[in-house]
Amino acid sequence: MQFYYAPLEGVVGHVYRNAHKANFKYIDKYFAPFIVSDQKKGFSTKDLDDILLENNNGLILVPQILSNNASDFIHTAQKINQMGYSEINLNLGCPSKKVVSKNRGSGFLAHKEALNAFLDDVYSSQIAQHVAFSIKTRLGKTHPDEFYALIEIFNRYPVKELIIHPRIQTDIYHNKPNLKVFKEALSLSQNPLCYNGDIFTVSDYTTFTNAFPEVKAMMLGRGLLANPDLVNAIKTYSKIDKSVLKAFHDDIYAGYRQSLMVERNVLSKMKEIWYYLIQSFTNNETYLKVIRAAISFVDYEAVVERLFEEQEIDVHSGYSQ
Ligand SMILES: Cc1cc2nc3c(=O)[nH]c(=O)nc-3n(C[C@H](O)[C@H](O)[C@H](O)COP(=O)(O)O)c2cc1C
Repeated sequence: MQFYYAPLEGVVGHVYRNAHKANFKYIDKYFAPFIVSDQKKGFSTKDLDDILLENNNGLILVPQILSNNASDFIHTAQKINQMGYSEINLNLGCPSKKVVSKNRGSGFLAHKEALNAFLDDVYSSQIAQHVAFSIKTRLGKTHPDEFYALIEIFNRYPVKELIIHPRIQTDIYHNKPNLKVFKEALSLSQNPLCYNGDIFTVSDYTTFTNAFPEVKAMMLGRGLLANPDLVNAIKTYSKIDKSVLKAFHDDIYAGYRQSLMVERNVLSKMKEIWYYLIQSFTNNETYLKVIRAAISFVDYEAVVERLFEEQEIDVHSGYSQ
């Protein structure tokens, strides 16, 4: 199985990725959060910083573009290619209202003719000779049956990999991934498939691979945020080492202190990470409240020290909603 770290906008930027790569093994590829293609505005400094090769110390990174405009997409893809990337992912999965209302992300799935024309332009453009395009998609916007028309469209193009999160836009992250339609996708797709969705524990992984032994690639998001060593646990049944988790935390914290500097901004980033990471610890509830209430580095460091000293890794940990 190939394991990919999912794109997680606002949480997993280059500081987090580098810390992850330095402390944990077995991620075959990291996907960067989406960049909105816009020829006029170009890249924001934040977007550019996140994918600069020198900010991603030797890890394999796939930048992602959010777009419904082929000419903007091609322009952005050219710039990303010039930065040294030869694989780019198209985001057809984002369910957020702001994105969907502009017919982007999973909103684009409802406009099948336009989507086909977009892919036609992209795959027949000059840049497609230099860059392999993969696609991250949901099953549809309002009904999972939309997928049958979508897969016919995707099959017309040499998609490097079709990453399927088998929910529809209106699910956001509610309900369960639709494994019935995913199973059909496996026989219908002419392109390689990757599965994404709700693999939070070793047991989730085992159940999934027993049902789908033919799947060769899997993308993990929230499961890795809660247990950054999840892939090692899957491969070797080992429990995360508390000292390694501490080193990982310290790397992220030092990275944000260096890049963001302003106390409030650094703490807000760390609080976002703890929303998930706290689930690796026993008796974690009171600590999360104190972490969230921290308004200075001193308060923050004190509670984190206490957490690592007083609590153990929860062997049953895994992301839970
Ligand atoms: C906070 C957050 C940010 C996300 N940002 C992106 C993004 O930038 N691009 C994208 O394709 N998906 C994004 N996703 C979706 C994830 O990549 C992934 O598809 C989703 O979390 C389901 O996988 P999981 O069940 O393993 O978490 C985001 C999800 C979350 C929770």
